[in-house]
Amino acid sequence: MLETRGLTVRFGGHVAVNDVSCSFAPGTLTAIVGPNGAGKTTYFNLISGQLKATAGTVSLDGQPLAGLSASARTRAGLGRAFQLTNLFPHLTVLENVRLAVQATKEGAHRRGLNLWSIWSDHRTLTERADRILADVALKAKEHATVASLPHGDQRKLEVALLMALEPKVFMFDEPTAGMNAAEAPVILDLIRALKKDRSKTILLVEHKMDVVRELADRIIVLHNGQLVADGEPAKVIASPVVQEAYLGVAKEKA
Ligand SMILES: Nc1ncnc2c1ncn2[C@@H]1O[C@H](COP(=O)(O)OP(=O)(O)OP(=O)(O)O)[C@@H](O)[C@H]1O
Repeated sequence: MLETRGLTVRFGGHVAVNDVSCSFAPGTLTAIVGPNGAGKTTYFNLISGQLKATAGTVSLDGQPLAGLSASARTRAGLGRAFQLTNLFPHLTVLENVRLAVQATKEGAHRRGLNLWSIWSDHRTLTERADRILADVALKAKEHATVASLPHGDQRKLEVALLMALEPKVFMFDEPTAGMNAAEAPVILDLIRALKKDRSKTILLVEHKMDVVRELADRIIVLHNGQLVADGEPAKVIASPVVQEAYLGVAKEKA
């Protein structure tokens, strides 16, 4: 279980995330919605460790994450898809995924120079990387360098790296942003496939309400940094606070 308690960050006089307490259970995809500037990405940054909180706590399965760097939080099981920053542009697609798979395997080097073990490790890594590339529909491009890929394929590769790390929590911040109509469904299919694994917690910041409606088991709404609604999607979308604050329905019309 991922939990934030009283999570708060101030930038000067502005409270971008204000006292947000929320728990995210495995087997649930929670969409985080709210108007521009509501604090969604900042909330993600506080959870993943890109930003230090002014107050409050983040914990995963009871382990406090407060003192941990972003990379230590990744090792603890928080997986965040980052836009392109984790990719090695001059390596091939397969090499990128193999490195990510390798990063999750502990201590292969400690077994010493055992050629059989090195060879079988290599084979296992390649097989796992192959499976992931098939899942994200990039197998045909495995020998292309990342720098030569179109934007949509680079975004798919980010998800592949995230899958390779086998996190407990998947965090997606507008995963289809900048993708064309042909590319977006591949990413959405991947998220659908991830949802089938009931041991995973998935957080999704998303502006597209059709995507939210289809994928979310639960919606939380941030507005001016505060958690203003939380619950089952149909109810949250229909609630007056969302109709007014997020969907821009005028009070007199509602
Ligand atoms: N590093 C920072 N320094 C100062 N202000 C910041 C910083 N990061 C975010 N903010 C401010 O905090 C508020 C929340 O921003 P945030 O990007 O989290 O909103 P958002 O809900 O993700 O918006 P969008 O939907 O447009 O991406 C905004 O007013 C933003 O200008």
